[in-house]
Amino acid sequence: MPSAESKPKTLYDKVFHDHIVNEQEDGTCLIYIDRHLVHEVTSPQAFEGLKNASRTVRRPDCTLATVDHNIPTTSRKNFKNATDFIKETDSRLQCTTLEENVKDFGLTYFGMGDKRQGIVHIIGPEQGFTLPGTTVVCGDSHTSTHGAFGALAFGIGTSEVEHVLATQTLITRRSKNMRIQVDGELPAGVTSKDVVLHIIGVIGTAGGNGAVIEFCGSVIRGLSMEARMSMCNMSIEGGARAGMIAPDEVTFEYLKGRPLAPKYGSAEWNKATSYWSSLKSDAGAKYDSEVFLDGKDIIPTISWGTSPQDVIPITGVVPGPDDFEDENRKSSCKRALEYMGLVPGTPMKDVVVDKVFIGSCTNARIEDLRAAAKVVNGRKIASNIKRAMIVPGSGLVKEQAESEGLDKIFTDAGFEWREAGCSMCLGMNPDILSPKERCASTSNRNFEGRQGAQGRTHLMSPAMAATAAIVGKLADVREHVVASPVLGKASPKIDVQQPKFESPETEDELDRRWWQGHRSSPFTTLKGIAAPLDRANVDTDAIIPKQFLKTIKRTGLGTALFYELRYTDDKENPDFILNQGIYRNSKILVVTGPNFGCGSSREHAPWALLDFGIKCIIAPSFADIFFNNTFKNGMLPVVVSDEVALRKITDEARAGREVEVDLVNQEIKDAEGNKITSFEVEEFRKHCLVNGLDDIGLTLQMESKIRTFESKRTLETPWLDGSAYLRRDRRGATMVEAAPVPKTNRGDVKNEPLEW
Ligand SMILES: CC(C)[C@H](C(=O)O)[C@@H](O)C(=O)O
Ligand code: SF4
Repeated sequence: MPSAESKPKTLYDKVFHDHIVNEQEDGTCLIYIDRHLVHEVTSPQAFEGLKNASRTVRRPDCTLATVDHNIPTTSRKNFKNATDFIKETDSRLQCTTLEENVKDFGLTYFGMGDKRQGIVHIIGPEQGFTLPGTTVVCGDSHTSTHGAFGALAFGIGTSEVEHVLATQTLITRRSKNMRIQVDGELPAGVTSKDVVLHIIGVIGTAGGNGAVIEFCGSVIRGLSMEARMSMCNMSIEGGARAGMIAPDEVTFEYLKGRPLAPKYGSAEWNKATSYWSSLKSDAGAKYDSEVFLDGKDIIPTISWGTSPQDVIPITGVVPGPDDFEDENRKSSCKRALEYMGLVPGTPMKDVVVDKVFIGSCTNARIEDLRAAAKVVNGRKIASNIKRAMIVPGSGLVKEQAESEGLDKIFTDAGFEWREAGCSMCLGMNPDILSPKERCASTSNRNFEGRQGAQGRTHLMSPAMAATAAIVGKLADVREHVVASPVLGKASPKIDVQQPKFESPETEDELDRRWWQGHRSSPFTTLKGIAAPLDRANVDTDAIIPKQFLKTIKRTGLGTALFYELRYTDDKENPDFILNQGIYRNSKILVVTGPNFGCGSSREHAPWALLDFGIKCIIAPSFADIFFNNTFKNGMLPVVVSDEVALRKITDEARAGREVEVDLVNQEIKDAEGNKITSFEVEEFRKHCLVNGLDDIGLTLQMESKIRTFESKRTLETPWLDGSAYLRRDRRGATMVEAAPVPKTNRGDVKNEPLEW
């Protein structure tokens, strides 16, 4: 579908343009979604919403589901079903709820008995489900991974998951274009993970806010698809909506023979590759911002702090607050050093490690395992390493690695060889760090508590993590030194309880009413106590930690809001603002630092705020997915970037006086009704909030436009209608028939678990 307009376009402009179903005057667009990946954490409330409204899934043939976050990574030799296998009650419930939903809605599902099961962002590309020029979404922030194919791929919240399931479209707006060009060549020992960590260090975690990053330049062209995926994966850590790389021969080569890609050599393949080849930014295309880097300046890079922007070359020393000019960065550095147990000036290579985790959607592909095995081969992990885990990204990666003998290299060295899943990347399953344990990790986030309450994460490449395992300290892969430092001590694990209701019926009903109440109650003006929060880059792991994501409901999360900040040893921390007097009843949160809500797409973050009683957040800037998610819950995020105005509002909040947010007139006022400042809000979003409108209902009124788009799509890109095991019978515009998935399971046909 080459674009018709003549103005030079970026890759992003082209893919976005080719998916517009409808565009409103204020720039709000309804775009068609080609590929929807679904996992157990962010989908239960979405399916429940469909059921409550008697809606179906519009395109089961474009939807692929798996379990990844909650599942144990222990051996599945005796696996029969999820119910018996998953010991933790709430994790089990989330997985079995997904299994019921895929059956009820006729979706293709890779369960734990299927070797194609794995982390969503690993299996999509592996199966050829992810294709160039497509729009790809998932209720997961690292959906940006799929942009490596020249797809427009981004994370969405649970309300948007429901919207896509019901309509196969999303309401969105155009993002800005950002170009990051890395030219030259990478020195030996430097990988795409080092490149992306370096980039985030340069642009910061808010650097890409509001933008889609296009990675280009000779270094990028020279990367394999897997290495490109690691980079796009982490574009969300740079605050971007998505990351993209123009498809080329490397892309086509990767796609040849994938089960869901057009058949190699067929007329469809030729048509597809000719369209895909057109997906490059035109000469003269305009970018809103550009960053140019030289590959030769990048050396193996690791994180030292609690944000992915806290990075340093392995040859460096732990920085101190004086190394930063910005006040926000000075204070977050102080806090990060304390949390990480690090002293400024310490050489990074002197930092002793307790655990090593090689896995996650950033780095658990076959090339990652090969790179780690190359370092480990013939060696033993250092005696101070309490645990070193290799968690392949999918059953197929695991199988491939075993066929190459990599598992043996790892186990001989003392590593654990696990089954596929997210594992210790965020520790929703039993794989977690104990408090104060330090981990060399190939994952993507080092937020406080990310891998376990009070756990300390250092992000790095697989080769660097493998080197750390051998050396027992953070180490430079280029040196390969073997040493054996002393053993550390583990601290106790913190157990957290989910709120419980008396009976499931009451729970369902309360949850439904709570949700409907918020989603449909009009937001016109809100007056109340505003709590001041002096922080920058507040991530959604801090707003609501992972242990609370296991609920299949929306209610009851208020008590867990800002859990790590609000409680110490399970007791209220009197220093935290929401534990103090009138602020316990805050309706508004005033954040003084930028980039509120960065990181994960978990809609649990706005649900927790809402359940606490906070309906409006005022901040200098927001991370994109969080910003979107608030609107879907009848909440209002207000951007106040003017420092003077923000200070005035914060002063009112600190004085304990009420603040009024008047959405109708777009003004913030003090308790007496005097205007402090005005603010911007997109017309369509305001309209929906003020009238308490449900997006899905509105989109369904566009049925004929969606059908027209689908007919055009079938004509121009026929390979996007479910192919191979995703093929469905078509009845009108709604694809309803579920086709059984051909069995490629673990061999024992009789005992194979049923996949749909
Ligand atoms: C659980 C999910 C919502 C979350 C995400 O959006 O990224 C998770 O994958 C993460 O990495 O924090
Ligand atoms: S970032 Fe971690 S938790 Fe999130 S999808 Fe990737 S592997 Fe899973």
